[in-house]
Amino acid sequence: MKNRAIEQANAVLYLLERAHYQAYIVGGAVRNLLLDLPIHDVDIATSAEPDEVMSLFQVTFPVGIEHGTVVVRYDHVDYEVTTFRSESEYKDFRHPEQVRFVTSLEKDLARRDFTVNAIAMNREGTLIDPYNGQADIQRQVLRSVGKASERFEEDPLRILRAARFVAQLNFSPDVELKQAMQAKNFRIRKLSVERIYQEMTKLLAGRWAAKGLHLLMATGVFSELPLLCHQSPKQNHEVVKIDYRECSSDAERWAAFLLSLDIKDVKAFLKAWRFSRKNENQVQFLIKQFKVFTKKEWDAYAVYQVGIENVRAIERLKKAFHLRGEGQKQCAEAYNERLPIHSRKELKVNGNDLQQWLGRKPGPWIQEWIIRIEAAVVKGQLVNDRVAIKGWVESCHKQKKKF
Ligand SMILES: Nc1ccn([C@@H]2O[C@H](COP(=O)(O)OP(=O)(O)OP(=O)(O)O)[C@@H](O)[C@H]2O)c(=O)n1
Repeated sequence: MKNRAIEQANAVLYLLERAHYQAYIVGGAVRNLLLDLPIHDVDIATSAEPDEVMSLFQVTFPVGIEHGTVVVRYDHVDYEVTTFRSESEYKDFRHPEQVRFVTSLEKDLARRDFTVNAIAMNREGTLIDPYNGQADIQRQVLRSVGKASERFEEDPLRILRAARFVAQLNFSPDVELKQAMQAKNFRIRKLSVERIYQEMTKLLAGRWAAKGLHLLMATGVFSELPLLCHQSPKQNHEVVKIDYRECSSDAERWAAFLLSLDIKDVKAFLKAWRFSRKNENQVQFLIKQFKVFTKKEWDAYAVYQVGIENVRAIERLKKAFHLRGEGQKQCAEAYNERLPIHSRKELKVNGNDLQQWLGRKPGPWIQEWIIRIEAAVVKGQLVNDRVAIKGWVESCHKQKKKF
């Protein structure tokens, strides 16, 4: 199995081994390699302790040294290198309270969440798989390492991670895992909103998002999510009907999610879930425009005002809701192509011109005139040409024309 990211990481394993430490590639990289999925980052587990790792490599960052993790930058790539550890208690469910370094890889693998994430690979490509993760990959089954309820007690984020892996990998949870999700669903109240948001964002981006959401509902986890406990089960069920694959950004997926739940106070939801200001604005904008343009058709001015990128996003959202066909999108694209201007900056006149022509002092009236001119140009009632616009402005002014 040749893979460039793994080959590059093997150079780091080699340097650790040369210094007489054990070193393995672990976690998501091995899982994705076996599933033939893209590898984003490679995590390494080693018998070397953090200070030993730091002395071996030139560029290191002690990002999680208290948990035994050092980021090693090697050949322009960053690796999380973590000392073999076993942990039991998770303080505030964010980080393990008692990190104990251990000498064996097997003990390190025993602390991991799911069997598919508990496979290690050495530099020769030999897999160390004490929990039969490969067999679970074959069967497409998500199973915990050891007792699921204990794994969830240690870190309730794993409850959401389970649904996220179902959404990303199209796996099914085994009976014990599903039962433990149900039994421990209330534990997710202890998680920080930021962690929940991150995990749910990954879930919604999964190819089988609806399957992951379905699992959250079937196990009662969904209504434990922040601000979702008062939703009616019928309304909740709408979220699984959405085809999130039609969406092409996190903002679109979140907009689809919130629209399907018919959340009344979207702003309060976005604030409580700690969306960044940028994402908050984008999601709110999409929700607002989606509601308008499922009732109204596109015209040139609407396309101009919303912007073609957002028009496309709204049309994707409509598809996610199984609404209307390609027609509306094609109309909007045609309007966009014919638009005489695509932004106010392209107008051939500005505020100074208006002041001169009308002999007036600056004030809010300038903005009002610019909007009128812009609308007339976009709607094709006026040519974007200084002389034409001047004539139009003067004649409107003379007639004291109200707009
Ligand atoms: N709550 C958690 C988080 C992580 N892990 C272990 O740490 C590894 C790395 O975690 P992380 O990078 O968060 O996730 P990945 O499984 O690598 O998946 P992805 O990178 O796709 O998020 C996991 O594979 C798993 O073995 C765990 O046991 N419990």
